[in-house]
Amino acid sequence: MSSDNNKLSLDSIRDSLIRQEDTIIFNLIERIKYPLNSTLYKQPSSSSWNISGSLFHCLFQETEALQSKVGRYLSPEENPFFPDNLPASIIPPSKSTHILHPAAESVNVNEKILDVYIKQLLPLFCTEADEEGNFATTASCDIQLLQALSRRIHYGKFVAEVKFRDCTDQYKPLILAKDSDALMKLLTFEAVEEMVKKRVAKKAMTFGQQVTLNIDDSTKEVKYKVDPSLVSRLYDEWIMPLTKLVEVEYLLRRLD
Ligand SMILES: O=C(O)C(=O)C[C@]1(C(=O)O)C=C[C@@H](O)C=C1
Repeated sequence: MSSDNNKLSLDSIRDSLIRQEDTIIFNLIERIKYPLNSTLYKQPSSSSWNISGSLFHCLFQETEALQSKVGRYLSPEENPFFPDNLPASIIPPSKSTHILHPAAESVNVNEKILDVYIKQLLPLFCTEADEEGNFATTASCDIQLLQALSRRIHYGKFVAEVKFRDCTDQYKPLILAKDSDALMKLLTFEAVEEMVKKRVAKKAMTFGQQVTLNIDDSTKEVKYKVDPSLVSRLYDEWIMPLTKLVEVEYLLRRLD
């Protein structure tokens, strides 16, 4: 994100959302190389694992703590999943100008993202099995994917800021009236959403192809690494609705 406020436009923000689709789809392909590995996300039954929550929870929290020390959460684009007791950054904050309203910091839907991810998305995309030898690798794929999803969804704050600046007269009365439904309607562009769904399915086909040097490839049935229709559904049912939720939550605080 450019720190130059003058360059902020809906087109430039949408360009960033388009680029982030690549990251999400590649990370998804990486994660689903492994089976569900559901043991990772459960409270350990064996007391020989000296941890309080699930193995995944423990690894994710430790990763965030380490990343916080090197300044990850100084960026307005990054939102922690475990914000309580995060260690301070050893790197001072940069002097870049602030694009978002200060209330942006209080908008964080990561708890919802994590819940949906573990309960709905993983079972939808992964085969049901446990591969104990791959628990740590699986968890690091999860963390990469969750952080990419979170960044994309919380980008809704920037989208909302631009929309507010472009159409302040339309947004202001709805914010003052705390009318979430009307805000949701005003910020929704159905034609854009349709394009997003089609584009991500096409990207899933392109990025998820088996690339070989065989000349007779064209006669073979194409098998994708991730089902393109599921990627489209991921955007339709989870990513875009959560982005819009962030937009509404941000706008409701925009005049505080
Ligand atoms: O592009 C926008 O205007 C957005 O608000 C982003 C987004 C999305 O999540 O992709 C969300 C809501 C709109 O209906 C269209 C697209």
